[in-house]
Amino acid sequence: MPNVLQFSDVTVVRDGNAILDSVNWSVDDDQRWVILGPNGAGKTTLLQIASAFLHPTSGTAEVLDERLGAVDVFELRPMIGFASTAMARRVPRDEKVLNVVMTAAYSVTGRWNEEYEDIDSRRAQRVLKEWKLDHLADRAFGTLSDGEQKRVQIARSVMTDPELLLLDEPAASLDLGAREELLQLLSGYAQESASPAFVMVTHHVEEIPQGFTHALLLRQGSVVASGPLAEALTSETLTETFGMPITLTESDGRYTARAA
Ligand SMILES: Nc1ncnc2c1ncn2[C@@H]1O[C@H](COP(=O)(O)OP(=O)(O)OP(=O)(O)O)[C@@H](O)[C@H]1O
Repeated sequence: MPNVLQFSDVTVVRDGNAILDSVNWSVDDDQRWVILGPNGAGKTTLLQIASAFLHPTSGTAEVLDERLGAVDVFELRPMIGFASTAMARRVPRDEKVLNVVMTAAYSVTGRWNEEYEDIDSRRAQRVLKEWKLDHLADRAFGTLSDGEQKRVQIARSVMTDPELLLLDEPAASLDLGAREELLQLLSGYAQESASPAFVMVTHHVEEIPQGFTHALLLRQGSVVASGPLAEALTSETLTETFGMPITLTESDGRYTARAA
């Protein structure tokens, strides 16, 4: 299977501290990864490198077969879908939902004077339908509920048909119903063979969609466990990652965790 991410001894140093410390990680195009770890473990920093927005201080990071530092990142970034709360904050509150999705074609967050073609509009409408947002196409982004906004962010991230999809805490702050609705959509998407490689950061094992295949657990910038879910995500690895005794249970591809 083609490789989409290859990190070798990736280290990021800030203020004299290694916030990522010799991370080795490889993602193939048919894999769906969840990244877990305590606050400050380095999860977002890892996604920033995977999205070609940050270069390692040392080590090498290859993204879609291109080595960061030796590639024009402006050519690379349109091939990467990225959804995060930070990105959503840049979307103008009064922008129409259809435009929030369509402007991904130009990697901008508000519609200005770009020339869009019919094919862009049709694709945005199709993506909105896939993520059950077609009835909201004409609404202002700022008037949507948190759950609807999260789905718009994901719809926007898949608009350009990316080869790598990165989601930073897509279910954060959602109520139970909205979370389950989103997980069903993510799970369906994760299990489609045509979907791109998928990496999702979350704080909660309950938010891992069915169909995910791999996990990376980080603690203080270092990898605690990495590999297929059954091996990398266990009570033992969570206990080591969070520094407290944790019991993990799994049922039908969904997980729950609690203090032991
Ligand atoms: N530019 C920076 N300068 C100094 N420290 C930084 C910088 N960026 C990140 N850090 C620190 O690096 C560490 C890792 O940050 P990062 O945001 O990657 O963690 P995270 O695992 O995503 O955390 P959270 O779960 O709280 O979102 C944190 O301690 C953070 O304060």
